[in-house]
Amino acid sequence: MTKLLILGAGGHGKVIADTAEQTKAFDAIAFLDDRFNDGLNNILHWPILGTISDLNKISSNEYAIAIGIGNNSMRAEFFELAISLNFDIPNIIHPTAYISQYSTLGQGSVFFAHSVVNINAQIGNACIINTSASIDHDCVIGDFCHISPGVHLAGASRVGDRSWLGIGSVTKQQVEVGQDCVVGAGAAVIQNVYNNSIVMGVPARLKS
Ligand SMILES: CC(=O)SCCNC(=O)CCNC(=O)[C@H](O)C(C)(C)COP(=O)(O)OP(=O)(O)OC[C@H]1O[C@@H](n2cnc3c(N)ncnc32)[C@H](O)[C@@H]1OP(=O)(O)O
Repeated sequence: MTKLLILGAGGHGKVIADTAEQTKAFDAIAFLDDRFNDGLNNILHWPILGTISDLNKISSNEYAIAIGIGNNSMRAEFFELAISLNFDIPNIIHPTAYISQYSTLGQGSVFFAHSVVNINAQIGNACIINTSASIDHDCVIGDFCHISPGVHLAGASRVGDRSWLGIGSVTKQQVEVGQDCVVGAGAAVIQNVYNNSIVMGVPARLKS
């Protein structure tokens, strides 16, 4: 057993803490958050030990790291920083999530309550697979993606690095969403989406 230190105590960080506690895999859970300088010392019973810039004072022998930051590019930066400081960044999987033993996971991703990853799916590093999202067979999700609550990806869909699929959006099978894309809440993606695009609506179209 080890301790878990979560970078960021906002909404996403709090869900990570709750999820990590449910796994019973950690002796203790704590945060770093910049509001420490404003006198914020705890969230519920979890202490805030310092600001995020205090990470280099923390021992990688004592703590594993989770990146509690929803913004995909910022999460990528902190992931690389934590790797460079030799921290372990485990996947954190809620006990109600179903992760096929025939799927492939990177490191540092979180899988919240009732999420599903089916056979032969691949999930990259530091992804958020949010509440009740489903990633079906043969999907490929890049690094630093956010698959929001209630998203459903049909079989063999692909999502590029740092893309954000908004709450309740869906993809048709074999569709590819490129890198650095945003798919709006409730969208139905039925054809490929180029890199750096924002799409929304049913069917999903480029935001003008
Ligand atoms: C646990 C959690 O909370 S995870 C977080 C979950 N949150 C989400 O999934 C949010 C996803 N984000 C969205 O859907 C956003 O609305 C975006 C990214 C698609 C667009 O955001 P913005 O660029 O700020 O667009 P803005 O709000 O200015 O709206 C622009 C136009 O698009 C429309 N629009 C915005 N979002 C959508 C959407 N999801 N579907 C259809 N139309 C939309 C607006 O009605 C507006 O139309 P108008 O010009 O005719 O008035």
